[in-house]
Amino acid sequence: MGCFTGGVDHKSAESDAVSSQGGAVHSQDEAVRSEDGVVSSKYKGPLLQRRSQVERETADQRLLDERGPADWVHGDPWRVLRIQSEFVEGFGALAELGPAIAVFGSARTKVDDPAYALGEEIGGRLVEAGFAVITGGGPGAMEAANKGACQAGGVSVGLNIELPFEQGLNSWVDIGINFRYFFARKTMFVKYSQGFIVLPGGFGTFDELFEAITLVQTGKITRFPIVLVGTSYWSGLVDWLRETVLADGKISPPDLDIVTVTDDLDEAIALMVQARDAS
Ligand SMILES: C/C(=C\CNc1ncnc2c1ncn2[C@@H]1O[C@H](COP(=O)(O)O)[C@@H](O)[C@H]1O)CO
Repeated sequence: MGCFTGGVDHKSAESDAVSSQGGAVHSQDEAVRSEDGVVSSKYKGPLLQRRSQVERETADQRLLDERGPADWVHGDPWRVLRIQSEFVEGFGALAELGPAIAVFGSARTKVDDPAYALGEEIGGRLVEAGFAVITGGGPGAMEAANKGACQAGGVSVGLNIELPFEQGLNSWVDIGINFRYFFARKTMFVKYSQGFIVLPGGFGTFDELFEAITLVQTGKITRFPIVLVGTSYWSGLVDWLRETVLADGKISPPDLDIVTVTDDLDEAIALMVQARDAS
């Protein structure tokens, strides 16, 4: 005992196992025990361990007994697994959703804001047209669209994002997923909706809007209507896109057609239905 005689040599290791057990041949990964039950020799795949080199601990013991430093949970390799799990959870929860439209808009829209009533109506009408409704699951315009969808008896989805301040899924969400990572969440919006309806909003709404516009412009998504509801709110942005961005050659004339600006909910819903029926 105590000396290192192990090595990676199946043949000699096997013959050793035979001699130490009175002629019995042991397959790989099999341990040789002495009469008092002590493992004196063990194969781990191609590796032979003998005497003091035999690992006595099992993988389960290591897993359950480990009390080492925990800083590795904040490292990128571990993060990759968490990111992966967000995609797995998202795909798993939404794969069988059916046709759906995402509704975006300000988290700050108050219940007495006309945009809130508009959000509720849009949620309800999308359900009547056969769509599930997906929102960011938060307050304001998101809550309004979820409420409209839920009250119309449809499927009301909320893809929430972890934020530095406490907030949860609004109570009108029937299928809710909490994401840590914006990019995983954004993939779900685009992958599981056939179009976007965008109510007045701030930076978060712009982010979602311009991501979708870019995906259509670059051909990453096709037959994907994007409707901005609220002409008085959005016309300044559209004018700037035309008069400054287009005029300066930073976009092409057809790029302006990627979005439709309207106050007419019939038109907004009809564009979503057309896109679904064409696909
Ligand atoms: C500001 C407050 C809560 C924020 N909570 C949010 N929950 C879920 N999703 C959110 C939240 N804030 C932004 N989003 C996403 O961006 C869009 C709205 O952003 P905006 O800047 O308010 O326009 C929205 O569509 C969400 O997907 C407390 O009131």
